[in-house]
Amino acid sequence: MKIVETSLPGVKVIEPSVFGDHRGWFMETHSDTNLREAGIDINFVQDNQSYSAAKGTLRGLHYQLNPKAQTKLVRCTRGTIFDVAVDIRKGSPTYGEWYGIELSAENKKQLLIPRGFAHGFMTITEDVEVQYKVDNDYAPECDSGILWNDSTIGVKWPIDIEPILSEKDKNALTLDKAKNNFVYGDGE
Ligand SMILES: Cc1cn([C@H]2C[C@H](O)[C@@H](COP(=O)(O)OP(=O)(O)O[C@H]3O[C@@H](C)C(=O)[C@@H](O)[C@H]3O)O2)c(=O)[nH]c1=O
Repeated sequence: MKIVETSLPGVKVIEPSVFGDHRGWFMETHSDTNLREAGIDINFVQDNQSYSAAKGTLRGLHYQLNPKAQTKLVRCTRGTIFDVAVDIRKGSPTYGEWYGIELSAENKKQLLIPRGFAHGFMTITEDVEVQYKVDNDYAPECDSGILWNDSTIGVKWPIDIEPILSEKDKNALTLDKAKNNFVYGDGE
C-alpha cells in the first residue's frame, strides 16, 4: 500500500498493493493495521455504495455537520469518477481550496477525505459504482451540501456538460451562505 499526500493537508491518495497472477488479481481494499502504521487511526462504522447509470452524473458537494461529521474513504469499483474534496474548515490555510483525482475500477486508487471537508464526484463513464467507508453514522439532520459549481471554489469538473443532479444538489447553498453553519475551526 502506498500513501500519497495531496495539495490539501489530510487528504490522501491510497494506492493498494495489487497481486496479479494467472487467475486475475487480489488486493486488500482496507486494512486498519496498515493505516494505523501509517499514522491514520480511523474507526470506520458504515460502508456505502452508489450506482450511477449515466456519464456526467454529479453527486455533491456533501458533508455532515458536527456532531456527525464523517471521514470518507472512497473508491470506484466500476467505471471512472472524478472525485473531489473541498476544505471547509474555517480558519484553515487551505479553506475553500479543492483537490480532484480520477478514481477508477482500473486504477484502484482510493481517496481519504477527513472530517471538515465537503465531498463530491462526477461520473466520467456510464455504469459507475462507488463504494466508501465512513466513520460516523448517516444523520439526515446533519446532512448538508454546497453548490457543485460554486464560483469561489471553482472546481474544474472534467466534462463540460450540464450534469445530472439530485433536486437537493440543484438547490444547495453557495459556500458563502453555507459557511454560516460551519463551526469555527473545523468547518463542520
Ligand atoms: C448518504 C446516505 C443516504 N441515505 C439515503 C437518503 C436518501 O433517501 C438516499 C439518497 O441519498 P443522497 O441523495 O444523499 O445520496 P448521494 O447524493 O449519493 O449522497 C452521497 O454523496 C456522496 C458524494 C457523499 O459524499 C456521501 O456522503 C453522500 O452524501 O439514500 C442513507 O440511508 N444513508 C446514507 O448514508
